[in-house]
Amino acid sequence: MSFTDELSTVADPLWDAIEGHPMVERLGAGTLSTDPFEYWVRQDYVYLVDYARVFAYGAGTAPDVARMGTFAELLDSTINTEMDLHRAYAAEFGISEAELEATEASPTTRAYTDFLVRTAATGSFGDLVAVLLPCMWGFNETAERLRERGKPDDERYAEWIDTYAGAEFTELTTWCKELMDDVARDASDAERERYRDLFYESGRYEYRFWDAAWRQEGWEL
Ligand SMILES: Cc1ncc(CN)c(N)n1
Repeated sequence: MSFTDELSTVADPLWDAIEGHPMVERLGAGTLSTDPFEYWVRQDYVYLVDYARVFAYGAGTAPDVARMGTFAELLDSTINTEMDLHRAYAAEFGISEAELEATEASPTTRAYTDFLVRTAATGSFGDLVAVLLPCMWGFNETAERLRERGKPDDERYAEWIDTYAGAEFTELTTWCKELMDDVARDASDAERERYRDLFYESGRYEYRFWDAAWRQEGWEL
């Protein structure tokens, strides 16, 4: 059994919880109101800036040139392709790129991105892959599950599903799973245990990120 097969026992309850969250349920059904979605677009943009930094760390610490190259491509595609989707959504809401970038990170966004960047900066290459994997696997799995239910009429939400269940994002998820398996193959039991813990922590933040958007979480003070 591969390491990512083993991780499925940790991952599946997370993906089930995300699929059943009211924000995700409504996005899939096309009944999500604009406010939580606009909040999600803003916060996810801020998230993606730091997510791209994790790829930069990955390019810096990758053990071989091929993987350095892939991390560099991922940095480029996050900033120039994935974030284009958010810029297009924002334009529909009348929000400029500068306003998007100036969005204050919510407590959950701040905690999640700090966790990702801290792990990337201070952990091993395997630790970095372990915290990155739920970001790709979770979105891909969620979008695939929503697509199976049938595409929503609302164009914005249909596009979200098409992007994250699409061939490009699915390939990326497969690549990241294979990378995790490669890294885990040469790891000690203690390292694999740590990868599992880091994966779970990152996955829990994935759930919280949806929940924060649903609650439109802000700072009290
Ligand atoms: C919170 C979150 N997690 C993952 C992804 C997919 N890159 C995202 N856009 N946002």
